[in-house]
Amino acid sequence: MTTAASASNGPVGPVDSSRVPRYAGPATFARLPRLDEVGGRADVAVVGVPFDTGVSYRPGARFGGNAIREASRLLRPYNPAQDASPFALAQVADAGDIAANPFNINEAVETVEAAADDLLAGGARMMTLGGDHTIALPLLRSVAKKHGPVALLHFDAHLDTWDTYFGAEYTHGTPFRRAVEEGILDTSALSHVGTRGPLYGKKDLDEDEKMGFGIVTSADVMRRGVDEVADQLRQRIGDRPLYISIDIDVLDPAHAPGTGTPEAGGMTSRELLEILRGLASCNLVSADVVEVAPAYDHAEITAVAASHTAYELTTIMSRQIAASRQGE
Ligand SMILES: N=C(N)NCCCC(=O)O
Ligand SMILES: [Zn+2]
Ligand SMILES: [Zn+2]
Repeated sequence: MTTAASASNGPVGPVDSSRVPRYAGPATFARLPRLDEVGGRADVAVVGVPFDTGVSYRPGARFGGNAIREASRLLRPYNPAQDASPFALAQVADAGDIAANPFNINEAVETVEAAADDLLAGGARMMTLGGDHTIALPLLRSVAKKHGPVALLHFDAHLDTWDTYFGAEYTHGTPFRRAVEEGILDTSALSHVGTRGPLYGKKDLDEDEKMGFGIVTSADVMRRGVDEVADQLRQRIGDRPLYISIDIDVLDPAHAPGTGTPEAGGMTSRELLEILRGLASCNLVSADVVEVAPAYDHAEITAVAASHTAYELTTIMSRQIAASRQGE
């Protein structure tokens, strides 16, 4: 089996789909090389976290990362929306999965943090494929160790700033409250995008606002339009180091049925991708796409949307890496 096609001196890119059918061979993200095939060094490491012990409703996001990898076989190397070939600008590689204990959330959270520390220490930015949203907490911890408190854009139907579920502190509904408590977020630049749906009470919103979050609801996106929303978010973030966390349930269930806690009235995949492209100038240090649960998916609708989402995020990171190299 032909593996990654190598360009002399440049990054090792994806398997060439004009020579090896794109449905053949192992499913790394975008058919990119594995991290060990590029000497263990990457500018952007795509990593899976097959973990879903933190969910409050339907399980299955532990299979999300591999579903996204499968759907990503169809991605092509040039991204016209950002006028960039992300896999030629920087070394992007698939770092495989973090093996988190499914029977012990606290241990799993520690494992994810330690694995993220290793990848970031090697100089990579992380593009993480979840997994449920619990994993954003250890990923943010690790990123904050490197960059200090980071700006956060959180695309989600839900706030995920609740306190506990059944007394548990680490769940998929609570990562961002923990992160604020731990001082790892820059509370002058926090925003939820795509929020909607029923809450437990008005105090959910009051507490969320006190933590420093701004909210752009999915109805706001519809009314204001993607350009205005992206402009507003860009202004709020400025040049701070930015982490983007994308719960795929930010999309309407018509665009992402394969998820654990679906809510009606969500964004389209086109809106999500366009807002991300509008953030291309931000200093994106790492990102995640979480909550893809393929058992509830149809025709890979959700996994395709998630693979394109990760592709836009990867493109932003690759462009910035190339630009900062030029500036050196
Ligand atoms: N992070 C996600 N997807 N969902 C959080 C929902 C928490 C709840 O069931 O109230
Ligand atoms: Zn959600
Ligand atoms: Zn979430």
